[in-house]
Amino acid sequence: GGAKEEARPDYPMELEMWIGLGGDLGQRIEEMAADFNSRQDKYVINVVEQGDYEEAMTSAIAAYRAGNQPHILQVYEVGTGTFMGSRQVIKPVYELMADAGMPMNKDEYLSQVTAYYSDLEGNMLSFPFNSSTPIFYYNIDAFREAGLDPHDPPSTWPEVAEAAEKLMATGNYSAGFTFQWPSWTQMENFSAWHDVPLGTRANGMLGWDAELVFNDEVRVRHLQQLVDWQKNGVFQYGGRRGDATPLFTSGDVPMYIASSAAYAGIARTANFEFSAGFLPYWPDVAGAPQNSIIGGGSLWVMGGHSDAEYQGIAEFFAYLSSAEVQAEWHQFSGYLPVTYAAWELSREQGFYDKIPIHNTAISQITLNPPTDNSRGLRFGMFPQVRNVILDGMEAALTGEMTAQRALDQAVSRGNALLREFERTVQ
Ligand SMILES: O=P(O)(O)OC[C@H](O)CO
Repeated sequence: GGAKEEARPDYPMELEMWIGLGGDLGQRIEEMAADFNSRQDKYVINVVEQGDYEEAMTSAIAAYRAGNQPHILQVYEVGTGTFMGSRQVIKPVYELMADAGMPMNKDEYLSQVTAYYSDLEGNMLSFPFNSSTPIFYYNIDAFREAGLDPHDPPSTWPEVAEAAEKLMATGNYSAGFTFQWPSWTQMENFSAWHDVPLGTRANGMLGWDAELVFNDEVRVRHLQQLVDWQKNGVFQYGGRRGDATPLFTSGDVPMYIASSAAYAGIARTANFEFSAGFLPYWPDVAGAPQNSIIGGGSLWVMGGHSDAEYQGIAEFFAYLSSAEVQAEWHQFSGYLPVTYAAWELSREQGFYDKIPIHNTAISQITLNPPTDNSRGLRFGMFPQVRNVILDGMEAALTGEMTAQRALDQAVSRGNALLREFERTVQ
C-alpha cells in the first residue's frame, strides 16, 4: 500500500472501518458511525463486521498486502505488539490527529489505557475506544437460594471453591464457575493480579527481546487447581474466546469470570439478578491483589491512504472521544470510560449508583499503582502466542499433559514465536 495520489478530494468521501465485534456491540458501533455520518456531509464511515477479533486482524493484514486495506481497523489488545512492530503498515494516531490540527491530549485518557497504546516515547499509536477488564459476575438469585451472602461475593479462590460447593449442593447447576477468554482471564490478568510476570522486560513493554516466564509455581498450581476443579464439577470449561456467556445467562453456571463488556449481553439475556465483584486471588501469593489489565480493542489507522481521508478519520475520532459519545458507549457496553471526562459525566449522571458493577471494573484496574507486571502486555505475534497458551491450558484440562509440562511447552513454543517476530521488527 503506497500513498495515494493527492488529487482534489471528492466529497462525500467513504471511509471503511472493519470491526471484530458483532451482536449488540457491533450494532451499536454501526449506530455511532451512522450518527457521525448524519451530523456532517463530508465523510461517510462504513462499518464492516469482519467476524471475531482474530479474523478481523487476519483479513486486514491480507488486505494490506493486496493494497485494499480499510481505513480504520478495530484490533483486540493482543494485536497491539504486532502493529507497533510493523510501523509501515499503520498511520500512528498521534500523528494523524496532529496533522489534522486536533492534537491528542493524553492526559484526557485513563493512564492505564494510554500506557497500553503508547510507544516508548509516549506517543499514542492507536486510538483507545473499547477497553475492558475481566470481572467476577455472579448470579444473585442463585447465591440467595444457596444461603450465600449476595452482597459479599467470594474474593479468594478458596472462597470461590467453597461457594461453588454450596451452589452445587442445591442440585440446580451444571458447575460452580466458568470463564471466557481463558488466556486473558486465567493467565494474562491472573498474572497481573498476582503481580507475577507473564514475560520479562516489563511484559515486553521495554523491548522486543522479552521472554515468557509463566511456567512457575504460581501459574502451574492455578492451572492444576482448575484441572482438579473440573473433575469435581466446581469448574466447567467454556471455550477459547468470548463464547461462555450462555452458560451463565441460562442459569446453568452461577459464577462467571468475563469481560466488563460481557455486561451488555448478560443484561439483555439473563432473567435473574446479577452483580460483579473483583477477580478472585490466591491469598498466599504476596503481591495479590495488584491491579487487573485492560483488554478489548483500540482503533488502528492503516497506512497507504490520502491526507484528505486521514482528515476525515481524525474528525470521526474526535467525535468518538467526546464525553457524551464515550459515556453512552461505556454505559451501554460495560467497556471502561476511556476518558476522564466520560467517567466524570457518567458519575454526574448517577450511573455508578444505579449499576455498581461498572465501578467494580474501574476500581479494579486502578486498585494499585501498576508494577512492571501489571502495566499491560506487549508481545509481538501475541495472537499466535495466546493460541499456544490456550493449547497448553487445554492439554492440561483434557488430561493430555500435566499442568507443569503444558506450561513448560507453551513457554518454549511462545518464546520461539517471540524470537521469530523480533527478527522482523523495523
Ligand atoms: O470481550 P472484550 O472486547 O472485552 O475483549 C476481551 C479480550 O481482551 C480479547 O482479547
